[in-house]
Amino acid sequence: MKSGFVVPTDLDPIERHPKAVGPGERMRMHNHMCYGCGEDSPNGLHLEIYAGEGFTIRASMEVEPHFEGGPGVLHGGILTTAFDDVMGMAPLLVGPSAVTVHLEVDFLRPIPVGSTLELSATLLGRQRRKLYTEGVAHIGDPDQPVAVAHAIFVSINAREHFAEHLDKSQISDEYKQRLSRP
Ligand SMILES: CCCCCCCC(=O)SCCNC(=O)CCNC(=O)[C@H](O)C(C)(C)COP(=O)(O)OP(=O)(O)OC[C@H]1O[C@@H](n2cnc3c(N)ncnc32)[C@H](O)[C@@H]1OP(=O)(O)O
Repeated sequence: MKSGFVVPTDLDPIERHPKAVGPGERMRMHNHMCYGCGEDSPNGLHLEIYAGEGFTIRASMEVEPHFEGGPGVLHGGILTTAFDDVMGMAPLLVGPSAVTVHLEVDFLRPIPVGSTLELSATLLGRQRRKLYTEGVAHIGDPDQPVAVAHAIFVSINAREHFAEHLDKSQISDEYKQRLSRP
């Protein structure tokens, strides 16, 4: 597998946050209108995302007919979106919210419509505010990945980061309340 992504060799060690979701438990939904994991997003992927052991995250996704890109196969952008969301949950195992600054995907094999895609993410370590993650997807045989992804997330202060955009949220009132709590 060829990947141009370079994971720094001097990443700082990470520790699971004492309040992080336990292994096997569903990750808390960060936004119920999120296109990736929000259960109320009208056209979203509705990913159910679970914490794994250590610094891992996992999710399954049914490859629905309307996710088609090439004939009979999953659209690459949909797969990338799924990776973004599943990998984006990994930083929550060690601390506060983080947003994607870099995401790249190696597409190894076509993913047929009708298959069940198993996605996993591992938080590799941090360097200051940057959190490095790796994602893997397979459709049955974990030893035969269909795609591999690498991403960098940067931790943010959610209140400040989203402040000027809250009015555009589909649930702006809820968010304004949530982010105004001390
Ligand atoms: C729980 C949530 C799950 C959600 C899953 C979905 C996740 C998403 O899709 S989030 C949406 C997409 N992402 C965004 O909108 C983020 C847009 N970017 C930004 O707002 C800003 O770049 C922001 C706030 C993240 C960082 O800006 P700022 O605070 O000024 O920090 P800045 O100094 O530029 O960067 C911090 C570090 O990241 C590095 N960095 C920034 N961008 C990149 C990049 N594209 N590639 C590599 N490194 C980068 C910087 O070099 C710096 O590293 P170092 O510590 O070595 O100096």
